Formats: sequence, C-alpha cells, structure tokens
Amino acid sequence: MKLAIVGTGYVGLVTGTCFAEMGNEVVCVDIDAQKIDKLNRGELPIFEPGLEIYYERNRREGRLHFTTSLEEALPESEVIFLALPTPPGEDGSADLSYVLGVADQIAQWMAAHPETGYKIIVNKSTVPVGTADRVREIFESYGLTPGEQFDVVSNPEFLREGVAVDDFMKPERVIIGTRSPRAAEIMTQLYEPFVRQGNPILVMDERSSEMTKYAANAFLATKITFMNEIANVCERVGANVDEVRRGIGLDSRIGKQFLYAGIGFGGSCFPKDVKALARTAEEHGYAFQILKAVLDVNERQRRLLAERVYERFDGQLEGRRLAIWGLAFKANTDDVREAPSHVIIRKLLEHGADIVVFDPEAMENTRAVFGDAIRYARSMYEALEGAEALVICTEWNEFRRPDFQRMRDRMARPLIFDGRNLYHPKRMAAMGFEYYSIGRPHYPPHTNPDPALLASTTDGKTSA
Ligand SMILES: NC(=O)C1=CN([C@@H]2O[C@H](COP(=O)(O)OP(=O)(O)OC[C@H]3O[C@@H](n4cnc5c(N)ncnc54)[C@H](O)[C@@H]3O)[C@@H](O)[C@H]2O)C=CC1
Ligand SMILES: O=C(O)[C@H]1O[C@H](OP(=O)(O)OP(=O)(O)OC[C@H]2O[C@@H](n3ccc(=O)[nH]c3=O)[C@H](O)[C@@H]2O)[C@H](O)[C@@H](O)[C@@H]1O
Repeated sequence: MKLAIVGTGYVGLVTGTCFAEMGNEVVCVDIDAQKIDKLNRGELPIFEPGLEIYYERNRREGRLHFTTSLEEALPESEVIFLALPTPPGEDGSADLSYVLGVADQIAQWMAAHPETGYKIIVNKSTVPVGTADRVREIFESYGLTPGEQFDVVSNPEFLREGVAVDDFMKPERVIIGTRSPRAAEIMTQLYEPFVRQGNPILVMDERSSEMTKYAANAFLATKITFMNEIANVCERVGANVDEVRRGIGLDSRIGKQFLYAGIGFGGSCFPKDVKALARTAEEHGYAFQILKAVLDVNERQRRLLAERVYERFDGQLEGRRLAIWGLAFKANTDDVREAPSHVIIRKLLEHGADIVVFDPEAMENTRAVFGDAIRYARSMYEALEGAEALVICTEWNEFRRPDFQRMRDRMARPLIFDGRNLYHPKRMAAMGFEYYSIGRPHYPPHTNPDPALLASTTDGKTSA
C-alpha cells in the first residue's frame, strides 16, 4: 500500500519505517527541514534502539522517503497518517492546532484534486474524544463526501520509547476506530502482518478508540503513582517497596509491570495525557478525582529526591558539587521531555548547586535546555570527580553494575541518592556508602568498609 505519514517525530518515524519494513511504500513528511535533510542524508534524528537497521534497509530499497512537501506526498497516498504533536494548552487540554491545521491542508488539496480518489485520513496522535468527528467535518466543509472520497479513522499508538520498534512490530492489540466498513477493511489489511501471532485488531467507533488511548495512559500513570505512594508509606513504616512489588505483582489481577516506584513518571505523554483526560471530564461536568490526585502526587514525587539532597546538606547547597547520572526520562531514549531529572536539576540549581551531568544519549537534548548553567561530563566516572553526592535519575543498564571502588575514589564523599533503586541498600552500606533510595530501608554506612566486598562488586569494564 502507498502511505503518507505527516509528522516525522518519535511516533511518525517509527510508524513509517515499520510500515515500510512490511513492504508498503511510505513517504514521511515534516515541516522541520533540518530533520528531513538529516533523514535524507542517512542520519536518524532520534535515538531509538533497533530503528536504524529498518531505516537503512527500507531507504536503500526505495520504500521509505522523506520530504517537507505535503503536496508531494498526497497524490499517490491511499492512507495518510497524522502523527503530529498534541501538546497541552494552558488549561491542560490538548492543543489540536497541528492536527486540525494539517487536516485542513489535506482537505483543501483533495477538494482541488477530485481525480485523486478515495483516501483514508488516520489520526495516530493522541487526541481528545470527538477529534475524528471534527476532522471529518473539516473535509465535509470542502464538499468532500465521507465513505466515497474519504474516511477518517482513529488509530491510537501504544508504543513506548526505547522499545518502540518492538512495540510497533508486535503490538499486543491494534485499535481501529471507524464506523466505515470500507476504511475498516483497508486498515485491517494494513495491520494484519503485525498480528500474525494472533493478537487482536479491535474495530470500534471513533470515540471509544480515542478514549481507549487516554484510558490506557491514565491507568498506567495511576498504577505507577499508586506504587510511589506505597513506597512513601514503606519508608515510614520500615517496609521495602521492592519486596512489596514482587509480592503483589505475582497476583495476575495486578500484574508485574509498571509497579516500579521512582521519581515520578515523565515523558512527553503521561503528564499531558492525564491532564487532557482530566480536562475533558471537567468540560463534560465530571470531576475525575483520581487523576487530580495522580498529577499532584507525581509533582511531589518528582521533587522528592531534590528535597532529600537539600535536607541532607541542611539547606547548604551553594557551590556544592553534585553529580547527576541519567537525564533521559527513562532508559534507552534520548528524550528529555518532562524528564524528572530536569525537575531535580532545576531545584538544585535554585539552591546554587554546582551540577555535573552524564547520560549516554540525552546530553545534547539537555544542553539545549540548560546550556551553560550546568557542566557536562564525558563519562559516568568523570561526572563524579570531586562530587559531594551522586543523584541517579535514569535506570540505564551501565549504571547498574558500576565500579564502586572507582566511584569512591573519585567522589569527595560517598553519598548516593538513587531515584531508580538500582543497588541493594545493605550492600551499599557495607561498602561504606551513605545510600538513599525510594521506599526502602536506609542503613548507616559501615565506617570500615570491607575492601573485598568493594572489589567483588566491580566489573572493571567501564572506563572514564
Ligand atoms: N512519543 C511517544 O512515545 C508517543 C506519542 N504519541 C502521540 O503521538 C503524537 C506525536 O508524538 P511524538 O512523535 O512524540 O511527537 P514529536 O514532537 O516527536 O513529533 C512530531 C513531529 O511533527 C512535526 N510537525 C509539526 N507540525 C507539522 C506540520 N504542520 N506538518 C508536518 N509535520 C509537522 C514536528 O516537526 C515533529 O517532527 C502525540 O499526539 C503524542 O501524544 C502516542 C504514542 C507514543
Ligand atoms: O502515549 C505515549 O506516549 C506512550 O506513553 C507511555 O510510554 P513512554 O512514555 O514512552 O514510556 P513508559 O515506559 O510508559 O514510561 C513512562 C514514565 O513512567 C516511568 N515509570 C514506568 C514504569 C514504572 O514501573 N515506573 C515508572 O516510574 C518511566 O520512568 C517514565 O518516566 C506508554 O507506556 C505507551 O504505551 C504510550 O504509547
């Protein structure tokens, strides 16, 4: 099939590349000329594991193209996906100007080219309930007839950054929101190769489909937030949230995933989607109490680690050197949108701390936000040089088994605030570290740490 993807960001680029991998001919469109130039030169603008191999192959074989011209992409395309931003507006509701603006451009073009034939406009962006109807009305306002010249489909995306390619290639379910049998048939054909293992393609009405996306994200954000609250209580009553997580996760009604307590959820979607759903409910006269609590608790959780650092130093952070490991909002991505690390850095900077950061992939994106206000180390160990504390914000694998001896040698003080619960509290104490994590007991550090223990936990692989 011939497809256009409008918006070549995290979702659009993965969608376009994976559809091309299944043999479709795909044109990706973006208004960002630099991004398109880069993609046409053979460089990926984002870090996403597994994407490169498909991108290179499909470009080479001529199935994947990139352009800044929507008009160039439209004539041939039978299905046009919108993977455009839907950022939160001032009141928390989703800003639909990108989606509706592009829909208008497409409708105008189609009205001027009636010979072009039937096309499906698929909304992949996360949009409030009723958006498919609004898009359909735009097309109708240009005299185009639904079912004959066009159909509008809601097809929410559930991929996670960092595992986006796997999620797209093997979705647990595909949701197709349309009441048009013609559009449903074409969309089903398009997705069948992705669900050969038997996962379902669910066809439903547009509004239920749009709501399904918000309900999924809001539920997951609530699950994480619930665990963060359990963790906060664990700390106060002397329980260990990791044990509790294992204990409840084995109950299949609860499930093992998304139970990791930490420094609050971030990323470009959970915060904005929870806000948008709360706002939609409010607009319809319903106060969605749980979501309000989720947003409040998450704000508090994102400040937690910075407050702990502040208290540990009795409010004296001026000029104190602090190292940060991990900037991305989660591991395996370069994305720093709504990253908890940035909230923590901002708080620490307010108190005059001297911050040195390291992240394997998100340095450039962080530099674009903080510029010269912080310093950027070339390695995880370099960041520790002279630091009075280390704050861990992202669960990158390389932080899981560091050379603890080397860390101690470089740090001015063996003090760690771990927002991702990467290490064992007791073992850290035995190695002489003062170690704080989330929802787990704190043990006073041994004054004479066992050198054998320090040596045995090093992997010696990473170099500064
Ligand atoms: N990032 C994620 O993991 C997921 C995001 N979503 C949703 O997908 C949508 C897109 O999200 P991302 O890909 O993360 O955003 P993004 O910001 O990475 O990409 C959006 C792209 O659209 C381009 N763009 C803006 N206006 C345009 C126009 N008029 N014509 C052509 N291109 C235009 C931008 O230059 C940018 O490259 C959002 O609604 C988001 O909520 C859904 C599932 C997962
Ligand atoms: O709509 C979206 O954009 C996407 O949002 C999330 O995906 P993503 O934001 O990429 O990443 P997640 O793995 O869901 O993590 C989100 C945040 O929650 C945090 N998290 C996640 C899981 C957990 O147990 N604990 C926890 O604190 C992560 O650190 C991160 O800050 C959803 O998981 C996707 O299904 C959805 O498509």
